[in-house]
Amino acid sequence: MATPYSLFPSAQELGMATKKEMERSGVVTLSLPILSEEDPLFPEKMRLSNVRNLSYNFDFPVSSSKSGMLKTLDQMVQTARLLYMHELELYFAEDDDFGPFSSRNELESLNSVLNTIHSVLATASGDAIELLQVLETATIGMIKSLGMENKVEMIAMNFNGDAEDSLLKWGESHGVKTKLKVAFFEGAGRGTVASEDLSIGDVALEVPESLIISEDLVYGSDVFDVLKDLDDITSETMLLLWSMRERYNPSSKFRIYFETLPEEFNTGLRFAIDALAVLDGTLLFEELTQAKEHLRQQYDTLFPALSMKYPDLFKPELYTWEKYLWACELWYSNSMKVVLTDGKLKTCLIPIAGLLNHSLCPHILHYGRVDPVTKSLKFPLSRPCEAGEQCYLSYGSLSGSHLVTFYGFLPKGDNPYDIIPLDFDTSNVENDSSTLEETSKITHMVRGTWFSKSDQPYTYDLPSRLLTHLRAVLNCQNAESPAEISRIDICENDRMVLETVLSIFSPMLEGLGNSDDFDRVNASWDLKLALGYKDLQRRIISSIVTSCTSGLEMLEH
Ligand SMILES: C[S@@+](CC[C@H](N)C(=O)[O-])C[C@H]1O[C@@H](n2cnc3c(N)ncnc32)[C@H](O)[C@@H]1O
Repeated sequence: MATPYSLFPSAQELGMATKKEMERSGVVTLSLPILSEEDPLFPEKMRLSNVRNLSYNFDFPVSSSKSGMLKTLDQMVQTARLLYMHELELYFAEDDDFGPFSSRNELESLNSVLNTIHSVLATASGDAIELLQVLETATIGMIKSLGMENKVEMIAMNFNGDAEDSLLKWGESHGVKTKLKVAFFEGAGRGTVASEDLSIGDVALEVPESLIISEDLVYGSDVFDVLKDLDDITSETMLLLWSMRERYNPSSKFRIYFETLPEEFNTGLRFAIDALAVLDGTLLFEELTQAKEHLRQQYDTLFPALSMKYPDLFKPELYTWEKYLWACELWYSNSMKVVLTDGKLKTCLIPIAGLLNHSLCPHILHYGRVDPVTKSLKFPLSRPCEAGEQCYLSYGSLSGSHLVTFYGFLPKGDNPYDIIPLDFDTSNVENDSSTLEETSKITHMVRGTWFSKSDQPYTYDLPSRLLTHLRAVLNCQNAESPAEISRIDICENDRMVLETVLSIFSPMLEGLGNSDDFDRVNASWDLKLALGYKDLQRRIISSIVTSCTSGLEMLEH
């Protein structure tokens, strides 16, 4: 699961690392770390921090009223949101929008605030304890509300979980500790539910490093002797080939794990012709065909050559294209990027953890690093999970098209990472303003305008960075300072901007056609998914077309 091991320090690390909190006479100070210049997004985050006048140290007088404390706590959360913003969130963040920006960002921010409170509480005394407890309760309350607002219920179904029970028993006999049970959910296959009420910080699952499947296993195997001499082969491809053989190895240490994997993965890489036909003209169509072609080419460079040269190691019946595709789907949909105790970030398969499903508002966000003391990978909760509730993981900040291609599903709820990239060629534009120079360096994009929260006039629910860029591109006056431009010029400039955006999205919307006339209930899984994706695209694009059209009407008047 892609979740790429986070670029940011974990909330836990952050709470500890910034333990500069002071308890002066009658005032408790909580500090968040200042923006790091190491952060690739530093310049833009710094700009926003200045525009919003954000603080990094927060004074809480012990004598202050509860509402006064909560007001300062709110300012602290606003700063934390900026610290944890991802590139996409930053692109869409408007100067007057203080958040929330996404469930992921909100969970990261609230957890970092909670950790800061906890680290001060650990050494606090007297009135400070009471104050910190008020802040703790309020922060936990905000985390709980976030979970309630974003609750995703899946329908649990009866299933024979004997194989999964054996997997759990095998895991436990090898040191796995878990507070999760396996269940089966309509449309998602297996998933995990909490076997008891779990609170923030509780570890839902702990897997010893010795059960993690990583490239280290390849280095000790006989296939490595052959593969190491091949040109241009990555450690990830070696691991893929190793896992294809291990899947059928009766004496494998991971036999139970491989036996409990699905026989088939329903990812976008397996879309049949009718599902692909539905997607014709969409970006997903391109993504799917390119990904599949790339995998086929990779397979053809390796096979049948390897099987012919080393038939005992690469048995032809185990290395068919079909089985290769299955292994690719396994690694795409089940692997996690983890830092092992050797300090290296590796793509791994993690038995039992691979049963966790994804949510836009997950319970588990941080699982990127093996604990060097316990030599185990822990999955702690960033929000509570009640007994019997499905416990979700975050696979990362992924778009619907990526999830369809490599995982075979679209998450429920509004996905803030569903964006449409825009590529403008400004090489022929006769305007050398500094604004244009700056905005040309940014990758521009749009998303559903329902995410927009800006109250400012002339924003049309479109990202202000995109508007600034297009205004500069289309600014016939070539004026550097807004004071030089008359109101009529501004309206004319905006009219051209909106018409340009419309000229991109209206044909796209027409290309998607009206709602497709299919018997959705009886459609195959891939057709249903393709239609779901197309509905989503239609919804995003029509929101942009509607915003531009109303913007043009407003300018007209
Ligand atoms: C790591 S596995 C999770 C366990 C999986 N459900 C199983 O039965 O093996 C990832 C796969 O689970 C399914 N999945 C995960 N999250 C989902 C969600 N929110 N909705 C639907 N399917 C989901 C997708 O098929 C995805 O490729």
